[in-house]
Amino acid sequence: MDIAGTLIQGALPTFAANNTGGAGNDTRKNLADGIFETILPLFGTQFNPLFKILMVVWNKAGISLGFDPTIILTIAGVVWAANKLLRQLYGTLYGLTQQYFTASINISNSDEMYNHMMKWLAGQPKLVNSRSLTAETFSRTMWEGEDGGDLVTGSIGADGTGIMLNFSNQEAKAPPRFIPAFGLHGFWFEGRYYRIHRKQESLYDDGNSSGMPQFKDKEKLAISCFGRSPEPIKKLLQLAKEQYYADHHAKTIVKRPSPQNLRRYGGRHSWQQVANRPVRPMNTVVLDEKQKVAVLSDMNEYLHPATPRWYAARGIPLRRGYLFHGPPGTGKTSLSFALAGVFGLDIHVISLLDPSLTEEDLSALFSSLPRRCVVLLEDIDTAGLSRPDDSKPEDGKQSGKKGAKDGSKDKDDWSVSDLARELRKQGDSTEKKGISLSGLLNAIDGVASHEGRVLIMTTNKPESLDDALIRPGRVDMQVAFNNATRQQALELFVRMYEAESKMSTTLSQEISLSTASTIPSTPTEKDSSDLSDGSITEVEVEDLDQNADDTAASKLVSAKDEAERPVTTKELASIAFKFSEIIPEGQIISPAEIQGFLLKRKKNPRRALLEVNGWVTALLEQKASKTKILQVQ
Ligand SMILES: Nc1ncnc2c1ncn2[C@@H]1O[C@H](COP(=O)(O)OP(=O)(O)OP(=O)(O)O)[C@@H](O)[C@H]1O
Repeated sequence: MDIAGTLIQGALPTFAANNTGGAGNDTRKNLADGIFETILPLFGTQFNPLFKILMVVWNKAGISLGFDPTIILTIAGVVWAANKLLRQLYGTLYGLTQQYFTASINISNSDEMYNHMMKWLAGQPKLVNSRSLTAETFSRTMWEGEDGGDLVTGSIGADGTGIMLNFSNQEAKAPPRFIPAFGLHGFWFEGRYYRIHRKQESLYDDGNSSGMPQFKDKEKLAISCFGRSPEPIKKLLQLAKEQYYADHHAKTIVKRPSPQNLRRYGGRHSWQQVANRPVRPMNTVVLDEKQKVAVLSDMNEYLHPATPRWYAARGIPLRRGYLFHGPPGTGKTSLSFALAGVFGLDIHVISLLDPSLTEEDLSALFSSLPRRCVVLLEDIDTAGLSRPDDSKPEDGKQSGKKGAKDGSKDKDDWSVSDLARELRKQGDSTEKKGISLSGLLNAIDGVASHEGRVLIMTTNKPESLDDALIRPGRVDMQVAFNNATRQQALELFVRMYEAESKMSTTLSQEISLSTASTIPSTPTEKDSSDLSDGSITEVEVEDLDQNADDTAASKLVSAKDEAERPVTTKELASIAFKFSEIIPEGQIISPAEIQGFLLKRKKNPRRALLEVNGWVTALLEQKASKTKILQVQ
């Protein structure tokens, strides 16, 4: 008897009995009959005709094939059994390997590390070419792809005239980001095989503060590798983190309080990144040099790694506070950003005017700050003031209107909208109306407050601040900002027009009023020849007639192409000096206003000089008449 016969004999005795007749068509027929007779009773009699047809087909197939079709069945059975066995074996071996011979690290998507890893995976060609991917719309920040890169890739086009830029294409051309889909993926990296398992699970969220219990999806990433040590995975995570922050040395991360529903989770959920912008170079902030140096060295000393021990040994809380005060647009925020850039710190911005901010939130925000950071507390003078209650005027208006309209409206006449308004009013009355002074003080240096941060508070009204808020310990250094002096106007002018290659140097500071005044108003023939030594801007140079009087110079600069002719450094110094002389002494005009004026003429210093007189006159008139409408911009 053949092997198939032996195998089937055990399982189907009737069939075996019929399978003893040797080879040939009869045998195959008997065999098939045997099988069907065995399985027929298992099904109802209604299937008899069907089985009979099958039997005939089976016999015919056997005859035409020239071998017993039962062998196919037998082989299929053997393969199936072997597959089952192997799977079980594989499962057991896999389980054992996982348990004893692989190391793994899990990351939750609520952790920053998840983003680092996803960004890294999205850049891995092997994974990006995997067959199972998730595509994500990926918007770049303003600072990615600058320097005209978008013009090259074609994501920015030109309008019909070819003159104006057109951005309608930018979203269409932005490529999506591909990350591994949910499930198991494997990849080789630096000679080692890693597996990642991206999974999703639903968690029940009781909705504590929102009052809306719901299921929330959470993602997890399990990274594993062969071996008993998780060291390779740790290294991989470190690498992903380093790559994520690779360009951050040139960027300042700006964070603001997260939306209320996220803040309640506390910890790292309290803050969210809102910008990642290029570091503001310190020399772009035009301020008295002594003041700048004083703040920089004070902060540098405070941030020194040895300082915490020094403070602890003397029982002094490790906090440093700065008060930047002065009129609007004088550089308080700019200096804060520049300082954060110098020390490579993230900047956490809080506005006390944020209507969703409660005192509890403020304390929680301060206690969840990272180890070292800059906290910028804007509009500090608003602490203790109630926020405008916008429901009141509306209600007043409404009730006034209503009263006038229908006079004696009693409660029975209330419409649904009246009821909704009343409910909202009641809701509002339970809301916080502002951050009290004590709430602010408690957040800044209460027992639970964070240590190690640099706190910068800004105000336009230093006189209105409470003494308690600015006492030493809370404010350790005050920096006064003022409207622009002539020297500042000159520096702002030079910085606006100096060649980009010079930006990193302190050219604008090198040119002070004293040096500028010694520079002839226009370059001489000798000056022009000096230009070829490379110490001066690279542009083509032409002489200006140094004997020309102001009127002639005005005529000269009013000619369009002449006005757009690039300026040399010396010429720039001369124009800047003339410009600064027109800015009134007495610090009436803010640096922001000067910057605004120059920005509108940003390629044309001569035009700026030509128009500054009219602008200053109009601005002074506007300030005197306290109107907001600008006559000259
Ligand atoms: N001293 C300065 N040096 C360089 N730029 C300045 C200076 N002051 C103001 N600016 C420019 O003016 C704009 C506004 O400046 P900034 O926001 O720093 O002023 P601020 O004092 O913080 O104003 P506010 O009190 O209204 O918040 C910025 O674009 C900045 O570049």
